[in-house]
Amino acid sequence: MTTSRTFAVIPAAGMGKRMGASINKQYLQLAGMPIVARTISVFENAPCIDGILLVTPADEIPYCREHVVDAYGFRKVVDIVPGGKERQNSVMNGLRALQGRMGEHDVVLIHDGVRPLISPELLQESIAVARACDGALVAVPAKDTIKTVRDGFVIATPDRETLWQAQTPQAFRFGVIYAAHLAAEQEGFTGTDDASLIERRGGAVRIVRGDYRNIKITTPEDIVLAEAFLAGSGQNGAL
Ligand SMILES: Nc1ccn([C@@H]2O[C@H](COP(=O)(O)OP(=O)(O)OP(=O)(O)O)[C@@H](O)[C@H]2O)c(=O)n1
Ligand SMILES: C[C@](O)(CO)[C@H](O)COP(=O)(O)O
Repeated sequence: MTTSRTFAVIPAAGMGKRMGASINKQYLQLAGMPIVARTISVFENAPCIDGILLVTPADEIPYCREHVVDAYGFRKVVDIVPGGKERQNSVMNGLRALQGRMGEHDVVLIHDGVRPLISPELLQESIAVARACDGALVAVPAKDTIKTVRDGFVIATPDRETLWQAQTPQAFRFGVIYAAHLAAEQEGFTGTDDASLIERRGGAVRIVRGDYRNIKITTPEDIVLAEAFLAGSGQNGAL
């Protein structure tokens, strides 16, 4: 019997434009540690994760290797590969780099490099769900009333009971997500998350109820929020 392996692809190849900082946002300090290092540390310390594939802008690979991977001694990071124009392209580069290492039924978790507050429990739950269907999507119920707007006018108010906010990780059997990414690439489809590439092919993606603290660090106030959450959980020190 072959043992099942679980890898994480961490896309961190965005430009962080909405943060407006002088350095790329994943290297900004969050309670004394670069954001992306804090994210990787959750996966590094989780026994359910066998390896990590990191994706960064091509010209940041040496910096990231020295100041993140080597500086914090992340032994599970098997490679750092260059990202692409959109998040989807970056994830696909990561999946391609994992191809030789993973069997069709091994599980891959895809997690934003700038969501450092993910809990180990949600990693485990996502992996278990991904083994049983086509995909596991960590999400939280929408708290606000959401409007559909066109040209400044509301055209619909979708029933809030049906609306969830997608987070990451999103977990899949490798063969399923690789095929979905390949099809999207060939058909010129770009989605804003990985689960949507499975959904458009009729696959079954199951919700894993997430945590409102698992925020994506996007704009400056998110740093303040994330530091408050870390202080509240007693995890505000550097590793
Ligand atoms: N071409 C891209 C774009 C995004 N990402 C990654 O996808 C995650 C979510 O993206 P987002 O927070 O929107 O980051 P940016 O694209 O960097 O932000 P902005 O749109 O403000 O430039 C981040 O970890 C980001 O680094 C990526 O790997 N490759
Ligand atoms: C995948 C994601 O985290 C789900 O919320 C998110 O869509 C990625 O952010 P982006 O700003 O759309 O790149």
